[in-house]
Amino acid sequence: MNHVGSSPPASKPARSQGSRPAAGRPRTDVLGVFIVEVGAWLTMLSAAALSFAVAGAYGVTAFLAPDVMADIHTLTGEGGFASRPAVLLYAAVIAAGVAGMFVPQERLSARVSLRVALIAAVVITGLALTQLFTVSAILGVFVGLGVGAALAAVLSLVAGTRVKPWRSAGVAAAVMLFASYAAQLVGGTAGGHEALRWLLLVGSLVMLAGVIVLLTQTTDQGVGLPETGGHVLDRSTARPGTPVTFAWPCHLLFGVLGTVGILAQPSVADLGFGQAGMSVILCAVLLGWAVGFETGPDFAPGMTRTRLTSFSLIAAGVFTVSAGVLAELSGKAVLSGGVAFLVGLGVRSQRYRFSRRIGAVVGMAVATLITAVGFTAEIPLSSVASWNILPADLAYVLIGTVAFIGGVVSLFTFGPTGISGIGVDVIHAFRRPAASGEVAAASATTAAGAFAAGADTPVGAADAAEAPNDSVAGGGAQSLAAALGTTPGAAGSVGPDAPGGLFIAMEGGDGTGKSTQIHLLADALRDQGHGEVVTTREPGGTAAGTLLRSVVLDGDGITPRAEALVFAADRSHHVASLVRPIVERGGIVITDRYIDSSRAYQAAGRDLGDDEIAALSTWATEGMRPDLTIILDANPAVTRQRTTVRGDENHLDALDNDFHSTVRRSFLDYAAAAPDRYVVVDAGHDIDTVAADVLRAVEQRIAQRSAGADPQQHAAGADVQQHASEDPVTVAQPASTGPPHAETSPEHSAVELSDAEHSDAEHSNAEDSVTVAQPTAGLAAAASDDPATELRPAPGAGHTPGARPVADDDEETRVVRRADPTAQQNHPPGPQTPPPPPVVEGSEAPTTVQPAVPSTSGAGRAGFTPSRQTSRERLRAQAEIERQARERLRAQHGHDRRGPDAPGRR
Ligand SMILES: Nc1ncnc2c1ncn2[C@@H]1O[C@H](COP(=O)(O)OP(=O)(O)O)[C@@H](O)[C@H]1O
Ligand SMILES: Cc1cn([C@H]2C[C@H](O)[C@@H](COP(=O)(O)OP(=O)(O)O)O2)c(=O)[nH]c1=O
Repeated sequence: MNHVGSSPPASKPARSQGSRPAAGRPRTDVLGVFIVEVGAWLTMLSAAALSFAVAGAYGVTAFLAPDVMADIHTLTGEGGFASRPAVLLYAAVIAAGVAGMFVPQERLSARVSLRVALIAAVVITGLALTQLFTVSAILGVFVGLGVGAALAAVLSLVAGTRVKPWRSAGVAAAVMLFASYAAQLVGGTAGGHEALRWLLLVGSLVMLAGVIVLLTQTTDQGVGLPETGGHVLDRSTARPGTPVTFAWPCHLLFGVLGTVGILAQPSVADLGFGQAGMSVILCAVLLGWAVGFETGPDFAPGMTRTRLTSFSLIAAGVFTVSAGVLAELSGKAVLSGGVAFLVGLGVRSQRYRFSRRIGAVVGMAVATLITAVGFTAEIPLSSVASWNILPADLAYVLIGTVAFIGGVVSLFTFGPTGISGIGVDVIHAFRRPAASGEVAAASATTAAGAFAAGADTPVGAADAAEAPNDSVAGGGAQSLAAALGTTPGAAGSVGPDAPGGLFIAMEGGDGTGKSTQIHLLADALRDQGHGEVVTTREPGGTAAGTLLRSVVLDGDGITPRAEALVFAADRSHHVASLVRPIVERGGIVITDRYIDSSRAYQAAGRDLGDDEIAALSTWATEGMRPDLTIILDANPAVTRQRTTVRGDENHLDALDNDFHSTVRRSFLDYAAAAPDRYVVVDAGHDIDTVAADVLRAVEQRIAQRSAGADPQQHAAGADVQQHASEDPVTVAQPASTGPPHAETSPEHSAVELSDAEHSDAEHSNAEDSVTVAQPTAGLAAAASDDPATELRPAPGAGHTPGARPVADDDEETRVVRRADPTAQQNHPPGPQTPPPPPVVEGSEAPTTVQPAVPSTSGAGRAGFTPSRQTSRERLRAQAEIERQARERLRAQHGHDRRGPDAPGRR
């Protein structure tokens, strides 16, 4: 397994995991794909419209002379046009074409794909030529099948082509509009139908040409196929979206889009507008969708995204009903375009964890069925006016009503906040949420600065409180950059590659799923638009590390101390050559194991001193600590099964259950000791559930920063958080942020995303807590029960809340005060006067090293490490750490002469 992989640069769209082409596929040019898509849309639309017309006028099986086309319009206008077979055939052609989109892409090899596409394009062209001489409804279905096959084949070559289908569909609809209007100008209203046969032929030829382009531009080199689609969530100046597991309002929205799309043909036929009318509505729909989708990220920037989706659904419902009531072409077109705009807006607000095709296809199917019923009625409105309900109108009205009701329901139920905070959402809907970046930037300087920023910016910290979940979600690039506070107030201009990145460590026992999860997490973050996302591992994240890895893991292993040193050596090189440079230039690094593994395996599992192990790694990494450590926690019995199935056990994997239980307990203890920097995820669930929890934890971490409450500044953990929570700016309390039931509930915590998260309280407090992860009662108790992990506030800790530059943090963590038992006596613990720190600060920081260097900037604060030092001081402090670490190791070595077989080595 290769753990080191960097995402493409920000300019290139990120590729989703599912659509990644298999290695060895030939390179193709997207132009060919685009031409094929345009041809396919033109072919499918004209074939569907032709089948509609022929089946409605002459029946499903009729093969007619081409000159009867002119009669069709007459039949439509004068009666005798059967809408049921017409609609069914029309839907059948589209269904046959769309079916190709459901063919799993990865199944086809490039060579087979292109051959299938070529054959399909030739067959379609043949069928289109046939239609020039004998028009038929049923032939259209075969055309649809061919289009589906060709599309499936071609789309399997290039990822992302379906991301923005309105582009190719829009070109096709525009050609259709132009051609059918021209035909109607020349040949009267019936001329539109005449144009269909020619459009079908043109479409199939364009498609054939596209396939030929693909064939000629295929080479055998490279696997990095370009995408034609932009990344779906690559920018946003609005508040971030909420990760929702079941985006049912989005399905409904796409259902409505499918409805207005498919009803274009029958409704213009019902109203006798002529064939060009269908293209007018279609163009309006595609245009509306494009505009909605593109403006979605920036639209109503102060509104929570789930709310925007709900409002979009309500408005789409109203527009759809209105389109059914209005018997006038331009009005229908405008309303249909409006519906599509709302769909684009509403779905773009949410994460793409759902299939757009499913909603659209179900919407089309339902609309078709309703229309096929052929219901007509006349409802008198007044003595002079009546509402003539035609079959398509009924579909508009019924589906629109369902959408409206769904929208209202979703206002109350969709998204973690439900109805709460709606007032703020509505009032601040069109105000930009610049505050998150500003608060973060301001708070990086002083608490007072942060306070001022928060007070001035109601749509930031205050909104975070009102609608925590959307803030928590951290919608991609902006939130990370804003979170880091590196570009004050420039929320809109902050990109994924803003300086200062994120360092995430994935920890846990063997087989808990770390490798699996870091790849899923990396893909998810890339999908959100984060530019550089690198996955790596320890040991063996670098070339030198690979050698060190084999030293320590291959064979029967080495002595425990040598093992600890080699792991530290690997880590040192890993951080200096890979992790730190990437994080410093704004990337995200996710490492499979870090210092806590050494503490758990070498210190806890092997009875080496935790202090020494931690000091060694702190020295080795120059104090580089993760912004977030995710502990994947699972029963060793379960993980043992997984590693056995995986079949590449090393000598550590093979150690007994006691060892693995100790390791597991250690990880949990570390998390309990610093709940602000750890998240424990229950890894006993299925992969997707664990992945969702992991992603949520990372998003919460990003959002914590963006809200200006950087827990990294709260050095001493839970108690300090308690103090920090009194700060109105740095901490948006869950009490004020979530639904009433979620208020500071001790059972739910951002620390533990396990069973509680998967209970029926789906939108638990863990999701609701915006900026500060409250310690659970259990974890807090565990922390205080365990003297080794007892948490005390460091005097002065939390004085500089908010985002912090990575370098500053490094300085702080490099030099951490040792526990001083005498000091503790001098300052007995008590609620008012918490004792000085007995050191424990989390995983990497609990070094016992005391710097002998006098501090300048922090001199006035006894027991608190200066956050800024001159470089000379830093060097001296570091040298002192190094010296003490060596001394301790030497001293320890004198006492501990146990060999590999001694009792300490299990
Ligand atoms: N949540 C899960 N449920 C079931 N099997 C899993 C889960 N996560 C991972 N696995 C499987 O367990 C094995 C070990 O996973 P891996 O990611 O390699 O673990 P680690 O890196 O923590 O040792 C793999 O075969 C993987 O497919
Ligand atoms: C990073 C690190 C790993 N280890 C151990 C834990 C694992 O058993 C082994 C790494 O093996 P690896 O196969 O990479 O881990 P996993 O089985 O989780 O995929 O090294 C330490 O003992 N100390 C450390 O500091």
